Amino acid sequence: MESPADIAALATLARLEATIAQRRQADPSTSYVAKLSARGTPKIAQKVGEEAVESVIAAMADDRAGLIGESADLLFHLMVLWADKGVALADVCAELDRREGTSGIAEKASRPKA
Ligand SMILES: N=c1c2ncn([C@@H]3O[C@H](COP(=O)(O)OP(=O)(O)OP(=O)(O)O)[C@@H](O)[C@H]3O)c2ncn1[C@@H]1O[C@H](COP(=O)(O)O)[C@@H](O)[C@H]1O
Repeated sequence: MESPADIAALATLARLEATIAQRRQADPSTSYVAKLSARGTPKIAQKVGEEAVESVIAAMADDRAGLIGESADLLFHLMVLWADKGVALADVCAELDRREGTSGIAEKASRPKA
């Protein structure tokens, strides 16, 4: 059973997804989403990589506030990348649901040997 905080967090992601979809069509001179989207998949993907590295650096520095800020940047840019590639938040949640209850250790052990 999800807590009210869990429901609010999911609603935040759903609202951001809708905002990104809407802002992709906006004027790139007034919208970062539109400007970044117009630069194409390689630039969006580069930003995701940069924000992931910045998140790791903040974690390794024990910088909790930095980790929260960089994680927000990472999630935002990842969601811009999903929009660019036609992936929905629900698609990613469905994949997480599919994995629920399967230990990562057991899953890895069940992979066919190369
Ligand atoms: N959550 C965010 C968000 N997080 C970070 N950013 C922007 O992401 C950018 C990242 O900064 P960087 O210095 O890394 O990027 P940069 O200098 O443009 O990149 P480079 O070309 O130098 O690589 C900054 O401009 C941040 O303001 C965001 N921009 C927008 N949103 C959300 O998207 C909505 C729509 O935004 P617009 O499309 O700008 O209206 C906003 O209302 C917010 O809800």
